[in-house]
Amino acid sequence: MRSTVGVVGWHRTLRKTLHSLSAPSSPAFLGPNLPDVWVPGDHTSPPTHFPESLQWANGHSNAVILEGKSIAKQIKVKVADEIRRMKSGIGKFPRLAVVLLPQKCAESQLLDVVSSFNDETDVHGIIVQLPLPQHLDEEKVINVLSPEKDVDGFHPLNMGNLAIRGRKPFFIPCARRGCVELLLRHGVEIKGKRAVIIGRSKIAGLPTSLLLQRHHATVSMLHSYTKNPEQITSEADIVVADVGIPNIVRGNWLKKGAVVIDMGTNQVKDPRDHSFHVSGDVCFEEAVKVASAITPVPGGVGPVTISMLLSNILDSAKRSFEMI
Ligand SMILES: NC(=O)C1=CN([C@@H]2O[C@H](COP(=O)(O)OP(=O)(O)OC[C@H]3O[C@@H](n4cnc5c(N)ncnc54)[C@H](OP(=O)(O)O)[C@@H]3O)[C@@H](O)[C@H]2O)C=CC1
Ligand SMILES: Nc1nc(=O)c2c([nH]1)NC[C@@H]1CN(c3ccc(C(=O)N[C@@H](CCC(=O)O)C(=O)O)cc3)C=[N+]21
Repeated sequence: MRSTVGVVGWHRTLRKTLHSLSAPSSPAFLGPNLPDVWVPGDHTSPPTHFPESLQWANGHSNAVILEGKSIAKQIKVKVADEIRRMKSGIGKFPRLAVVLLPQKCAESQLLDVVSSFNDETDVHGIIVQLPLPQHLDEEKVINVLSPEKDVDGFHPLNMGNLAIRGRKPFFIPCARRGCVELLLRHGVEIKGKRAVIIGRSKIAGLPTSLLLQRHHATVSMLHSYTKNPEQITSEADIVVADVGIPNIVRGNWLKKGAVVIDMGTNQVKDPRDHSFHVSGDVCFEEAVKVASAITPVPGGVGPVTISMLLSNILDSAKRSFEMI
């Protein structure tokens, strides 16, 4: 069950990323996306209004495609550079523990493994692959994680500090940082904008809403009891889909010119050959005709999420080595 890098699903991408962390040098590294703790004017991830990565959709649309791969690459280059400097400066480097679980794993065994990683001083980040097998209590496992190694940002202390203005969590959930990073780097203003998040789960919609509020958006959250969701989304400047239902967000749910962030990573089976492909929560073909900017799936938030995980691990190591 103990593993530094796993081999299933998104971990395959993560593993590839971890192995590719040797890159040319670059300027200082990104800080966390929390304006309340930034020094004014010190936006370490400034909006780059027309980055090289910017692409325009073809056909009947002027929407900007908020592409994530090249942003992820830029972030990884910075992480790699910092790690190299850390290695040559103090001879140390960040270490991540990834816990993957057999279906029949006993809860006590899992809690013991997490606790032992908490105690290992040369492990700086721990992630436990979610969702857990059904017989395991997610809350218990997250509670036992050291908040200082919780690079997912799911521990209640980190989530609570994200919710409270003026406080600073040790970590912000990676996909949520990824969402904001994409917006900022593509020059999308968040402050004062009306944002609607669809989904309110504790690992997805909730932290997205908290982070967008920290960026001074006016946030509404929709969930399975929301009546007429399309009425609410059609007033939003920014729509974030965090549901887990392919194509739930249709073109007619959106205001003309809205910015659409698709956080969905749904595995969809192709009935023809039974292969799987990843699909978002947004009906891209419809939404791209209405939106001013939209993330694709794959290639949008996903890759940035992984680079944000690397950033969180690096931050944790720096804290442990008293470099920040
Ligand atoms: N990119 C990344 O790194 C990550 C991506 N994800 C993706 O985010 C998505 C959501 O995952 P997760 O939060 O774990 O899923 P959950 O099933 O835990 O939560 C789904 C949320 O969507 C809401 N919902 C369900 N049906 C509707 C509906 N018809 N209308 C409006 N809201 C609805 C639910 O409401 P209610 O609260 O009432 O039940 C709930 O809040 C998935 O696609 C997942 O793959 C998740 C984590 C990381
Ligand atoms: N403790 C824990 N933390 C997580 O952050 C976590 C987790 N468990 N369990 C699973 C979900 C899902 N998730 C993804 C991250 C990146 C991509 C990603 O990079 N996707 C690529 C596509 C990859 C493909 O094609 O399969 C993309 O969107 O371009 C996908 C999914 C993190 N999760």
